[in-house]
Amino acid sequence: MFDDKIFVTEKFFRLRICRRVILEKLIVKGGNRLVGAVKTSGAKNAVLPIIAASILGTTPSHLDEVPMLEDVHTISEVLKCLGLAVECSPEKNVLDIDSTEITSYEAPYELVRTMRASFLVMGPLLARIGKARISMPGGCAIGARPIDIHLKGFEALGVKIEQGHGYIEASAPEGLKGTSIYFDFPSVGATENIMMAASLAEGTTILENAAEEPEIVDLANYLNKMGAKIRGAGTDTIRIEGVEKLHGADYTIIPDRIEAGTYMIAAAMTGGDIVVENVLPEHQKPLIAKLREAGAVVEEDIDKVRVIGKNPLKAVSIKTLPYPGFPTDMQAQMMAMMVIAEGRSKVTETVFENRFMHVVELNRMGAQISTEGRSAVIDGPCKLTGCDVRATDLRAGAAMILAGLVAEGTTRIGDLHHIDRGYENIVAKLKNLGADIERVDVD
Ligand SMILES: CC(=O)N[C@H]1[C@@H](OP(=O)(O)OP(=O)(O)OC[C@H]2O[C@@H](n3ccc(=O)[nH]c3=O)[C@H](O)[C@@H]2O)O[C@H](CO)[C@@H](O)[C@@H]1O
Ligand SMILES: C=C(OP(=O)(O)O)C(=O)O
Repeated sequence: MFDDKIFVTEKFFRLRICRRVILEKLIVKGGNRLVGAVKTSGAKNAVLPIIAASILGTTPSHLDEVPMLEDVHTISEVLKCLGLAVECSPEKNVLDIDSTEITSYEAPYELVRTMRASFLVMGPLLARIGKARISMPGGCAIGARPIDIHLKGFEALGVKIEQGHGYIEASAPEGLKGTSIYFDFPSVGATENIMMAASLAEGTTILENAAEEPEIVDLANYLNKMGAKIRGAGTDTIRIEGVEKLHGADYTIIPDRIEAGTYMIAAAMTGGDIVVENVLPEHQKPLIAKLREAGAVVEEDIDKVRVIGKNPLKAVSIKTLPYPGFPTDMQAQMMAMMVIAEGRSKVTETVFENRFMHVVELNRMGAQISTEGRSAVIDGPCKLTGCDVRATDLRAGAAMILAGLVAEGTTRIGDLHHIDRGYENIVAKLKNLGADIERVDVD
């Protein structure tokens, strides 16, 4: 049995060393049935905006259940660049942020380019000190990912935006003024950025066609604990009454529904029996429905979910949508499952325009997937065989691990920095469930 806490600490510091980057691979030997219990970590997509929101408080914040991930390290570095003190206790999954003083308003290219969520410091900086200079986040493997919806929202609050030399300079010399904003698309990041800015704006802001993801609700709960007045988070209309000042707060991050979902799929694919602990089942509804449709048994409890895999699985089709639709962040993992299911499935990706990089890699392992535009058709069941593959993005990496767990022979997965962005302790967690998986230096 692993001592998880020690492992977390070791891994977190090892990641720092590995920034040099020694070439590492995950070596997965397929065929084991996964059985046992696994605890979900705090949600990456909740903790990142919450860390950014800490900029708004004039006194320190204390965060619990913080997953020790590359992305958490990156956003912490952004805050340090701004002059905040950030102290991390990896063995306790705790982050302490002292936002009493802010000495800079610039988020540099080196950090923003590695993680788009760095752009979430724009709203808090504008609200707290009235200006921000942030490197323009580029696209990434899954799409162009523009920030026009964020910028339109800021402009509506009275922000002046200038772009040049790869940076966005924003200022609000006369302060932020509350208003009504209708988002063209329920963008998660734009909803978060504008909600944070509007918390300290003069007057009331109403966001319509806002994103409804659980991570938005978690951010709103944190902001309210800091003294904000936000109502309606989790619906498409959010009402924010601006206040004069926010203070720091103690807060516990919600469980990561995507990490939990990945282990649920691992149970279904390996014909296993896994209890995924620290889960909010209401956040997993779209996945649970599809797992049941595929023939897996899913038992829901208050804060855990048990998944029992049945062979063979049946083909099911999915269409990704904003919450409460099927999450795009589970699409690659679901596709890996469909490869071994009986029949033809269709996956339609409506959120990102280019989120099928894993198809080529799955096909290298023996899958039969064809794509046309935003749809992929999967003909199963296919016998997967281990080979060298790449984690082309975070969830594609998770899909490779899942495929490796059921493939014949050995799968060697490269480009692990993507997986490190979003899965805390994944090797130890899978080993505890009976997987044959190792992380090795190959150079
Ligand atoms: C750190 C974090 O929480 N990341 C999540 C967040 O990303 P993120 O906040 O970037 O996702 P958005 O909801 O903003 O993006 C969804 C779609 O809207 C487009 N768009 C977005 C903003 C904008 O100004 N203009 C525009 O066109 C994007 O290119 C994309 O096609 O939500 C995504 C959708 O659930 C998830 O996949 C990501 O894991
Ligand atoms: C796409 C993702 O994250 P990000 O928005 O941080 O790239 C993800 O978590 O799958």
